[in-house]
Formats: sequence, C-alpha cells, structure tokens
Amino acid sequence: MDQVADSLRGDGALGSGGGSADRRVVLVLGASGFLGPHVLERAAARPGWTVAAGARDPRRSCPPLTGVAFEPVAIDLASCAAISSALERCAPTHVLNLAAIASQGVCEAQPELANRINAAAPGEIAAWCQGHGARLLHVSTDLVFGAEPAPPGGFDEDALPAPVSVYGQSKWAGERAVLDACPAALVVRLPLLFGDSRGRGLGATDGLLAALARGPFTLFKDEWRTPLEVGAAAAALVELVAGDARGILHVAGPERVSRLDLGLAALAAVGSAAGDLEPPRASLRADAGAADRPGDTSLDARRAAALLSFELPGLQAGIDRWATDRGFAPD
Ligand SMILES: NC(=O)C1=CN([C@@H]2O[C@H](COP(=O)(O)OP(=O)(O)OC[C@H]3O[C@@H](n4cnc5c(N)ncnc54)[C@H](OP(=O)(O)O)[C@@H]3O)[C@@H](O)[C@H]2O)C=CC1
Ligand SMILES: Cc1cn([C@H]2C[C@H](O)[C@@H](COP(=O)(O)OP(=O)(O)O[C@H]3O[C@@H](C)C(=O)[C@@H](O)[C@H]3O)O2)c(=O)[nH]c1=O
Repeated sequence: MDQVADSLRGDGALGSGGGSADRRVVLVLGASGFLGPHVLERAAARPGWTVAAGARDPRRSCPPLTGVAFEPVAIDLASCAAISSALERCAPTHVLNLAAIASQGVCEAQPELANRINAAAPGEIAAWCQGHGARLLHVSTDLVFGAEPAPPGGFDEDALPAPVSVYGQSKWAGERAVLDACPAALVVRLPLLFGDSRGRGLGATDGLLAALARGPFTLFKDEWRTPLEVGAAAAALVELVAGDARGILHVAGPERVSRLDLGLAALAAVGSAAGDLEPPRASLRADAGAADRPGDTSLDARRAAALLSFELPGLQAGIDRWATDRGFAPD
C-alpha cells in the first residue's frame, strides 16, 4: 500500500488533501461497480489527474480498462479505521464516493449493512475530507423519493425526500451525514442508470437482457423514472467534482420514461441480436405484487444542466450510445 501512496504522491508528498494547484489525486470509491469504470475512464483522461480506484479488492473487482491508468486502493467501508488509514495513505485532493449497497433487495435483507455503507461510511469520509481540505462529491439516488409521485417536471433539489425503502432511507441518511460533516461537499442524486456494464449484466438495460436470458420478465408500465446513460452520468460527475458546486444537485435524463418504455427501447436497439429472448410482459406494479415500489421518482435536473458543458442525453440518445458500446447493429 505504501508504494501505491508514494506513486500517488509522485514528485513530493501532496500532503493530506492538499496539493499543488494543478495536480490532483482523485480517489474514486466504488470504482468496481456499474458506474465506477465509466468514472475512472473519464477521470483518467483529465490532464494532471492521478486516479485511484477504491474498492475492497480493486485489482480483482475492477473490470479491465484499456488505456486507463489508475492506482488500486484496497478499502473496506465497513471499517471506520480502514477508511481513515486508506485515506491517509492515498492523500486524495478529491474524492468521488460512488460506493454503496445499491441493491434494494440486499438493503431490505441487511439493513444494518445498508446503513453502515450507505450512511455511516459517507459521514466518515466527509469528516476526513473536511479535516484535510479535500473536495468531496457523494453520489445518491432518486430513490430518496417515492412516498409521493413526482410533481410535473420532476422533484427539484428543494423537495423533501420521502423514501419508501431501506435503500432510499440509508442513502438519504448518507446525504445528511455528508453535508453535516463537510458543508462544502456536493451530493449528486442520480436516476436509474443504464448502459454498458462491461459484460456484467448490471444496470437497467444490460440487467434486462440478463433477466430475459434467465426467463420471462415483467416490465412495469406505471413505474416512472428520468433514466440516464451511465457514461453521461460519469461525465457529469467528473466535471462537477472538478468544480466548486456544493449542496445537493440532481443529474438526470430530460425525459420521464416508464420501465416498460425503457425496456422496449432497449430491445428495439438490440434488434435481431436479441435472438430468441422472450419479449417482456407489461404489467402494473400492483398486478406483479410490487405495489410498494416507488411509482414516480422523476428528477428535475435543470440546475445541473446549467452547470454542465454538455447536454444530458434523452432516452433514445442514451440507448443509441449503449447499442454502439455493446456492438448492436441497427437492423
Ligand atoms: N445503478 C443505478 O441505477 C443507480 C445507482 N446510484 C448510485 O450510484 C452509485 C454507484 O452505483 P452502482 O455502480 O450501480 O453500484 P454497484 O452495486 O454496481 O457497485 C457498488 C460499489 O460499492 C462498492 N462497495 C460495496 N461495499 C463496499 C465496502 N464494504 N467497502 C468498499 N466498497 C464497497 C463495491 O465495491 P466492491 O464490492 O468491489 O468492494 C462497488 O464498487 C451508488 O452510490 C448508487 O446508490 C444512484 C442511482 C441509480
Ligand atoms: C423495474 C423492474 C424490476 N423488476 C424486479 C427486478 C428486481 O428483482 C426487482 C428490483 O428492481 P431493480 O433491481 O431493477 O431495482 P431498480 O428499481 O432498478 O433500483 C435501482 O434504482 C436506481 C435508482 C438505484 O438507485 C439503483 O441503486 C437501484 O436500486 O424488481 C421487475 O420484475 N420488473 C421491472 O420492470
């Protein structure tokens, strides 16, 4: 680990959290998940940025990324001591915290673990960043909403969260822990993400293909989201961590889309490559015994759109990007 820290420090120690104006050590926690590799690729492309990939066993769990240089940082967020020792050794100037128990099912089954990773650990990371002058961007979710349907145009950043799941509750608690410990931090709420998961069946489109390969699957026609292609989400996060926006920001697609619409658009893009996958069935959540799932957690991302250098893509642009990344040729 020490040699990793030394290589991160390059010519002379950056100190903890400090660093020369143009040199940045950017630690991406949760680097091995669905979103992480897309963030690593964009951070590593930034001139002067040294990128560290944080996970429990990053050498094993991070998918291979051609031409992307990053330092693996082994860190287990279940341990407060592990967090502070890893941060002290890495001495990041910027931290992007993507890490989470992001499965609603796992959170329901293991609420203590969900609260440890999604709420307590972000607060500890934020306290370190506050004490060391490091920039922190913490990722949250639209599922901090759900008890009431989104208003026309979606929830804005002033809307009071009302989660209906352990996952949503733990992520909301994480937001509060971060901003209490590090008021200059930025919390970015993301919507349902889709896109290339590097062959791992993660996210709403690769996940759908994986589900259909296992057997019949039902898509909800009364579950509404403002989904965003994962590469665009990553690009937004990298731009925002380099800036100085603080507080809460919604980054989402511009369109309110049902899970059925999203699934059908994905399958249309796959075309004949879908082979003999059985088309998904359409259902209301209640008819599938899923009435307690949040109905409409659409996000209003106009504030972020005003800060970003690029336009957040709508559904079809995102699906087209996913189809290209996955190599699906239009029929
Ligand atoms: N996917 C989506 O549709 C959306 C996701 N989000 C948020 O975006 C972020 C990334 O989500 P996504 O990429 O899908 O999540 P994944 O479930 O794909 O990845 C979770 C990441 O967290 C890390 N992690 C989990 N437990 C620990 C631990 N004990 N110590 C260290 N690292 C840990 C995992 O690393 P490892 O297991 O290798 O240690 C992995 O890198 C999350 O904060 C999520 O809440 C928000 C909205 C939508
Ligand atoms: C959407 C959907 C889900 N399901 C089933 C599949 C799965 O077992 C279960 C949970 O759905 P998903 O796994 O798709 O979870 P999903 O609703 O996609 O939740 C995601 O939402 C975003 C915002 C996040 O923050 C992510 O971390 C993740 O929690 O419901 C269906 O049967 N049909 C559907 O149309």
